[in-house]
Amino acid sequence: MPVPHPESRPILFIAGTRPEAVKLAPLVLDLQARGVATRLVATGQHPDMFGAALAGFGLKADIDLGLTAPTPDALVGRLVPALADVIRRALPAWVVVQGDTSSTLAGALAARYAGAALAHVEAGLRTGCDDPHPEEMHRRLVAQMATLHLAPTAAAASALLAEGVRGGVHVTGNSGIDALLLMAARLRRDAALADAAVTPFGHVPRGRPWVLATIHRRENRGRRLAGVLAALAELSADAEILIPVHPSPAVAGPVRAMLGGRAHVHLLPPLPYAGFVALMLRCALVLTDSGGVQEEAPALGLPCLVLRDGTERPEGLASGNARLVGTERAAIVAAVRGLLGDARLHAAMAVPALPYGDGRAAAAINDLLLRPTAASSAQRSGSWSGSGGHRRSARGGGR
Ligand SMILES: CC(=O)N[C@@H]1[C@@H](OP(=O)(O)OP(=O)(O)OC[C@H]2O[C@@H](n3ccc(=O)[nH]c3=O)[C@H](O)[C@@H]2O)O[C@H](CO)[C@@H](O)[C@@H]1O
Repeated sequence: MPVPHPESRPILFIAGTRPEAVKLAPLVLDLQARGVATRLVATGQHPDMFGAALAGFGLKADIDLGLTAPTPDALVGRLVPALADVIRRALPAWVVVQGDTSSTLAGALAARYAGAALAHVEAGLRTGCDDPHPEEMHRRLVAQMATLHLAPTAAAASALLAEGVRGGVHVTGNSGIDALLLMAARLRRDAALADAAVTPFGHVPRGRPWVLATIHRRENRGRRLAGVLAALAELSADAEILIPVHPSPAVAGPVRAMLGGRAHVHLLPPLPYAGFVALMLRCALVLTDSGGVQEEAPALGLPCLVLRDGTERPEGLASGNARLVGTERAAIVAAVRGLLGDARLHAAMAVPALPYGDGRAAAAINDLLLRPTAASSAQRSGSWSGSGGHRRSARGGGR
């Protein structure tokens, strides 16, 4: 069978978790609006949350491998041959992976084994240490395999250049901000969607401030999770605490055991993306170990206290929207009380800013994917894209 011309081949996306769905949806929508063929392959890693996040954008996977496994190594081992088979049949112009999950690593390995050109969205995030594990390892490995590196910020691009990666490195902004702005606009103009979005927390009283908390990172399990939960229990004296509980048993078990049934603590199911955005818009601050929430909060002017000792997202710290508070009970309680009790401090952290992108990352990334013969030339190029790849936001996004 003759091999189709590169420009008539589909762009194939591989993803498996909720944040990958959120951050890749804007790319798929933009390509579809341009009439470009896309294939979206779901690995099965987060079966329910992935589909729900995609559905929030009116999207559905074209192929669902439905593969799950109890550990990242087992999942990667199962996914690589299955994904390589899909890629060999689809003959895509590009395989696109996002971020740092097991699905990301497996997709990258499969693309390279199948001989396909590989693009990495949200490339170059680094803590410089082993944590978070396995994410830091995943993203470093993917950087060695990709030939098109879509860095959300200048710092991420610098990290890639310092590692001597092959191919083009481009600063595009983070497509998660595109998703957030798309959803915030939909909530403003679609009253039925906005009403449905708030249903899961419609019962929470409005008299006291609302504090949102999300926690799921592997390295925060055990003793560290217990510190966070003890802080949230104490803070229920000051605020309504809203927690969309991550379904992982290592998280949901301790959360329910320590906080279930406590007055002023509201344990919610994982929210559809529209609901989560609507909730962020109503809260006084967020406590989180999520990467995506660290990016979204500054754009919404939501003060963000990061439940980690370090972060691969220093831009939100520099813009004054986020602070690292770790996972010790006393430090978290002091930080939240300090913010809730000091209107000037709160206002300073609540100035909306766009350090992670201005909502035009998907278009910038797709322009790069669709450059004539980009897939083949990217294999040979070793250059920094310079200003051609830069996007800047009104408040310094993309830098
Ligand atoms: C080490 C690290 O930081 N790795 C990250 C990790 O992702 P994460 O930490 O951001 O993951 P989560 O917190 O699960 O998802 C967040 C998204 O989910 C939305 N949300 C949340 C609660 C809810 O009830 N309903 C929702 O809709 C929320 O608004 C946001 O958009 O892997 C990604 C993929 O590779 C990487 O990009 C990313 O670096």
